[in-house]
Amino acid sequence: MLTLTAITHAYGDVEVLHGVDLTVSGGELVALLGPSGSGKTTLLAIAGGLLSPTSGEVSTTGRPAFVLQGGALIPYLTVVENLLVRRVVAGARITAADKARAAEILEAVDLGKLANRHPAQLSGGEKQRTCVAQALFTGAPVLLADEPTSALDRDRGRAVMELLRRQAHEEGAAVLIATHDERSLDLVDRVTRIDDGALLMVGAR
Ligand SMILES: Nc1ncnc2c1ncn2[C@@H]1O[C@H](COP(=O)(O)OP(=O)(O)OP(=O)(O)O)[C@@H](O)[C@H]1O
Repeated sequence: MLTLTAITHAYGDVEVLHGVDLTVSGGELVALLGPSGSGKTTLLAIAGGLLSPTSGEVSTTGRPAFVLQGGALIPYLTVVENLLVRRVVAGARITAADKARAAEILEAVDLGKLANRHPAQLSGGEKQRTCVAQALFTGAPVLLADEPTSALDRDRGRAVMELLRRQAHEEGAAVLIATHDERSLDLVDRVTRIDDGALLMVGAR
């Protein structure tokens, strides 16, 4: 569950979010739509604790996992190591079960054959899918994704959306994605529109 209450945010003197209320329940995939500059990335960063709001409250069950725009892969690790390193960052040891799960997720995002490549040897779309796989691998109860399908063609974009949807529906994660991409909106449970820092419409698809 992710709850944002009366969130405002200003960069210097310029307020870009003007009191946003948004709840994403566990088991729900919600799309945040809005034109460039409307505040989507800012809202996601606040939801994920990367940025403090100027005012308002953020409440999440557990630590959110992020799929970042452009990705944040470690260049000297392979694709599969980029997943497994999340366990190390979380202070755990890598087990055989972790390796099996990483392999399964990479198969699901169609990267099974590329597991031992380094990020520099991937296309933009393959990097994007690696970032999605990383976030899925964390098993976090709240998943935030900034433009997760932006570098992908229609079919790959849908495949990524289907994975995010499955994470919500089968694993009970609360999943919030910021997107310009209206091609896969039939897969989301709910659409929220933001324009000029305020939510315009929240409702069923
Ligand atoms: N670090 C910053 N300092 C000052 N202004 C910023 C900063 N980051 C973003 N902004 C401004 O805040 C507003 C919202 O930006 P944000 O990146 O949240 O929008 P967005 O909806 O995610 O846009 P896009 O779809 O283009 O990624 C924009 O007007 C942007 O110029």
